[in-house]
Amino acid sequence: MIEIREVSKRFQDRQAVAGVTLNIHKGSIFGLLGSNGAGKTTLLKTAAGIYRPDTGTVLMDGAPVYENPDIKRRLWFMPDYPYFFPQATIHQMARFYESVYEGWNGNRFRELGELFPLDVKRKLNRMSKGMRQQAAFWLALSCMPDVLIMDEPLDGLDPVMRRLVKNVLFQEVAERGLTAVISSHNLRELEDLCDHVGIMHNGELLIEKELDELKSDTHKVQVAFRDERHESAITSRLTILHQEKRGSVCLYIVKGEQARTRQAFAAYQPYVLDLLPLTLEEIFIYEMEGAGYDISPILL
Ligand SMILES: Nc1ncnc2c1ncn2[C@@H]1O[C@H](COP(=O)(O)OP(=O)(O)OP(=O)(O)O)[C@@H](O)[C@H]1O
Repeated sequence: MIEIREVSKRFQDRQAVAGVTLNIHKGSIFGLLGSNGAGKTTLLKTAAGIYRPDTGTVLMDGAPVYENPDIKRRLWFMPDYPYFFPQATIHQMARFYESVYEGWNGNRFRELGELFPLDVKRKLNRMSKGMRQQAAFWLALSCMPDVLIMDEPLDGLDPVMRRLVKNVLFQEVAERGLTAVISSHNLRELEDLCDHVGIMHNGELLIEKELDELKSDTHKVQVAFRDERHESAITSRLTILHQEKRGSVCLYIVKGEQARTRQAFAAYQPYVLDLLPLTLEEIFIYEMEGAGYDISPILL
C-alpha cells in the first residue's frame, strides 16, 4: 500500500502540492485528475520518491519511499515524456533494465512483444511519441514493478493502443496484484479503467472516492409532484446536490441509498417517479459544484 500523509511541496513562490493525504491500496488502479498546474505531476513524482516532500511523508508498505533503494526497485515512475538513452533501441534498453532491475522478466518481455508492433532494433529517438509511449509500457511492465506510477501515459496512444494498454494493466492487476496510479485530464478516459479516482485543484486533493461507492450513492430523480409545495419539502428530507425544473417535471440529484431515496419521494405519491443512474462525469460535476468548483476543464 502507498500512504501519502500530509504531503506538501513548494517551488519558489508556487505551492504545487498542499497537504495531500491519500491511501492507495494494493491491486488498485487509482486515477488522478485535475486541470493544468493542479499539482498532479508533482504529487506523482513525490509519491515515486523523485521529489522530497517539504512536509509530510510517503510510505510504501510502511517504509519511506524517498532515498530508499529497496522500495525504488519495486516502484516504477513513467513520465509523460518517456526518457531513453540517446541513440538506444528497445533491445538495448531491455538489456540495460535486465542488468539493473532484479524483477526483469525476459518471458514477459517476449510476451508483450507479441502485442506491441514495434521493431526492437529501431532507435527510440526515431519513433513517434505514441510509439515511444508503447515502448515505455513494454519495458516498464517487463520489470514487473509492484507499483506503476504513470503521468498522462495514454495521451499519445491511438484508440487501439489505449484499449490494449488498459487490458494489459487489468491483466497485471488481476494476475499479480499490480498497483497502478495514473494521471489524466480526462474523466471519461479513466472511468472504465480505475477503481478509485481523485481530483486535484490548486495543489489540494478535493475529492477521493471509490467509483462503485460513488455510483451506488448518487441518483438522478425525475418526479412530477401532485402539489408544488412538495418540491421544497423533499429537500429537508434528503441530501440534494442539484435541483432543477423542466415544465412540471422536477429533476433532483440526490446523494444517499437508492431505496431510501425512492421511499422519500414515493411518500408524496407523485404522478411520475423515476430513478436514473448517473454517469461518473455527472456525479463529479455535481459533487464539485457542491464544493464550489468548476471541473469543466477536465471533462474535455
Ligand atoms: N520544477 C518546477 N519548478 C518550479 N515550479 C514548478 C516545477 N514543477 C511544477 N511547478 C509548478 O507547480 C505547479 C504544479 O505543477 P504540476 O506539473 O505538478 O501540475 P500538473 O497538474 O501535473 O499540470 P499539467 O496537467 O499541466 O501537467 C505549477 O504551478 C507549476 O508551474
